[in-house]
Amino acid sequence: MSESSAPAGTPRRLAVLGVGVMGEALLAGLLRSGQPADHVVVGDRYEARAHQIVATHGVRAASPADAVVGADTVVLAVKPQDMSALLDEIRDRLEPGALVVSIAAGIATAYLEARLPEGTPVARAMPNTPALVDQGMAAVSPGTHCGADDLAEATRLLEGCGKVVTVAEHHMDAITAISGSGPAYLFYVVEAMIEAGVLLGLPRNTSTELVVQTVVGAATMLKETGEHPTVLREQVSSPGGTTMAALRQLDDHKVRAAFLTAMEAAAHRSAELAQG
Ligand SMILES: NC(=O)C1=CN([C@@H]2O[C@H](COP(=O)(O)OP(=O)(O)OC[C@H]3O[C@@H](n4cnc5c(N)ncnc54)[C@H](O)[C@@H]3O)[C@@H](O)[C@H]2O)C=CC1
Ligand SMILES: O=C(O)[C@@H]1CCC=N1
Repeated sequence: MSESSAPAGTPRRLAVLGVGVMGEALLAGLLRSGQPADHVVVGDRYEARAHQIVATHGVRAASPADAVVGADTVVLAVKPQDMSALLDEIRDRLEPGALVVSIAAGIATAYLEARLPEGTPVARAMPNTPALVDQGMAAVSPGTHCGADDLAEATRLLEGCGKVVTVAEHHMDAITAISGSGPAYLFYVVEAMIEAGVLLGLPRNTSTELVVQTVVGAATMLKETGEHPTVLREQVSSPGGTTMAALRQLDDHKVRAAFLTAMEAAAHRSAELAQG
């Protein structure tokens, strides 16, 4: 357990630095799962944003350098490009042994450890935006000084809004490409299907309703039946029918290959972000 940890049973004091889309999603999930608002301080470069978060969630706001004072756990939720400046701001103000959890794409635990006091427990996490509706999928990797209790705390943070897996850090670029960026690919497919409905003459709102419920239904089948997607796809594909006519076009247009190339590009970009 970190030196700065609260005694057992006492809520941990938390600082969330960078309260944009993901910082707020994690914060909201934690509050919903019982983290007391009076044990949370947020810090954001844009004061107006910090004040908006205070008004919405009832937490306190401070500059990042002040927010980390007294914090047992510090969540870093700024863009990778802003990480170096943020670490400079907080390095000398962190409590000894405070756990630092970064959710920034591409930023390795070694990068964080090199810029924080020697021995700081660090965890790297990759959540995704469905955390906003408690359906997040996150992965977490411990750094060099992150003990079992620290990892359990990082996991607790992320479990507030969805599922969490622990992974070796060398998988993080792939995970960023799959589940981190994944919701965007699915929204892109949904957009394309809605457009197709409009092309076929459906009113836009009808097309949207049909596509959204079809995606929800298909996702629920995947989760609840536990069947492989190939089996579920085959159930829809009647011999000589409409579905096969469409799937043949997707194969002819190399859509499967495009998905593989796209996710390779995302993983490469995650690795590039590590270079700064
Ligand atoms: N949006 C997504 O789907 C996901 C994002 N991430 C990661 O989460 C991190 C944040 O992403 P978003 O929330 O989408 O970005 P965002 O742009 O919505 O939020 C970032 C926030 O950080 C603040 N900020 C910038 N520099 C700061 C500093 N020095 N001190 C304090 N606050 C500062 C900005 O004012 C902004 O409010 C990124 O590193 C990204 O890689 C991870 C998983 C999914
Ligand atoms: O696009 C990005 O870089 C971030 C990381 C994963 C999802 N959004």
